[in-house]
Amino acid sequence: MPDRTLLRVEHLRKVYESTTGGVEAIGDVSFTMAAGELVCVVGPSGCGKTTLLKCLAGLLRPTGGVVEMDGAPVTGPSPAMAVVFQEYGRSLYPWLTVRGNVELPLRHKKLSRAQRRRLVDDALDAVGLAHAAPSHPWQLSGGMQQRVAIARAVAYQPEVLIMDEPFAAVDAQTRADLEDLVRELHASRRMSIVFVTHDIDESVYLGQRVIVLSSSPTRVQEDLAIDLPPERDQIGTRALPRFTHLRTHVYGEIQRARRGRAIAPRPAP
Ligand SMILES: Nc1ncnc2c1ncn2[C@@H]1O[C@H](COP(=O)(O)OP(=O)(O)OP(=O)(O)O)[C@@H](O)[C@H]1O
Repeated sequence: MPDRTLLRVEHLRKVYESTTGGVEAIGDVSFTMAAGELVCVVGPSGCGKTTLLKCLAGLLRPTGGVVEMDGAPVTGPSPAMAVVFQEYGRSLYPWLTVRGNVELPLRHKKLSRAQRRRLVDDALDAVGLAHAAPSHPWQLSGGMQQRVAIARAVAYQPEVLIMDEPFAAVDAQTRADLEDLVRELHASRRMSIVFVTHDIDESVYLGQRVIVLSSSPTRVQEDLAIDLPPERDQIGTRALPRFTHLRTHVYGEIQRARRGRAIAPRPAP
């Protein structure tokens, strides 16, 4: 039986109004996502990726169209979603310990202290930071701080985890480790993940699908199934001819989008 549709985006449009006129950040974007999928979103700089994520998470009200979670319209910040941003430094509270940071959003849920403790322990364990629970964020490396932000989202048990360029600010080795952590969380917990990235290779390595957005007025230029084996590793997968083929294809699509020749469909690779 096919997985149920978890997220449905239909004819989404977002115009930012300002005193100098409107900026159409999203023109007309539609796609669906099944429960348990890992979908990456790429596109030219400024094409509206962050705006799209904010609309998905209910942090921004669309100008037109709908976002639905499990068949119900998203009209405000939804407890079914957790967001991890690039700026981990600003998303963690320096005066709280790692445990305190991970536990904080759980205080809004009706849980006993023992349940909260179990969820926090489990999430810290999942990201390899059980030993750091009593530390403060400023005592940790950038990569570890981003793991804390991910642990916080995992402990919250969202229906969808939304990630906006979460690894843009860490070094290459840490980034590779965090990519594998995301794949591991997806595989072992069947988490549904929407992952925005600038990095074409990262999108192909991580995703089951890569959605390529056009430049403004933003639409879905391509929705590409990534037919790489589900067991992926940083060396072997990236060395596959199919990986090179897919990343070259996505790169070409983004170049086409940047030149403004979006949308005209091309055959799948
Ligand atoms: N609050 C705002 N008010 C007015 N315009 C905005 C606002 N936020 C974003 N924009 C504009 O909307 C468009 C899309 O911005 P957005 O940040 O969503 O793109 P992006 O694809 O995430 O960018 P990048 O690739 O640089 O991270 C841009 O033209 C941007 O200048």
